[in-house]
Amino acid sequence: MTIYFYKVWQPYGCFSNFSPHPIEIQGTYWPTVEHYYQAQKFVGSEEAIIIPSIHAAATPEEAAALGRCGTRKLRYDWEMVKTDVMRAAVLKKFITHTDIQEILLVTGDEVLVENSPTDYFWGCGADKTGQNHLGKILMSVREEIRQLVRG
Ligand SMILES: Nc1c(N[C@@H]2O[C@H](COP(=O)(O)O)[C@@H](O)[C@H]2O)[nH]c(=O)[nH]c1=O
Repeated sequence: MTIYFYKVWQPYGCFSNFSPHPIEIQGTYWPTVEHYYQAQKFVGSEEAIIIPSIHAAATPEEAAALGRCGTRKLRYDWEMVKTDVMRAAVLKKFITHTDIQEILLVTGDEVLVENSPTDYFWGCGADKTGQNHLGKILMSVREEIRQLVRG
């Protein structure tokens, strides 16, 4: 049966990028995957000055609001790299935190879907026709960790 997730406080909330699981990437600790992902939008761009504020945001919602601010110019290659950026962060999250790694592995081969009513790229959108890239990343991370665990 397909597993739907979205908000942190709902079932499988640990699959949300807003869940409170810090990750370390290239020597920097980020409070959530969402903090890291939003900050990467500005790496090398003329708006890079915003990155410390995103890093210091008190909540992932605040980090997302800063990163989504429509007037700021994103790095030129963002559309090309965003899926790889997200995958690296999600992989790091589930390698670092073995309690939620177990929850991910126990889902077996079930299809995972981010049930966002608004996001048709990362989630499935209101009518379930979205591309579900976050769900796809979680399933591919699940497979990669399974291989690692098997050795
Ligand atoms: N989980 C979750 C959301 N979904 C997340 O939003 C991110 C996409 O951001 P952007 O590329 O800026 O549109 C991505 O991490 C996706 O999983 N959005 C929310 O407002 N609240 C939430 O609880």
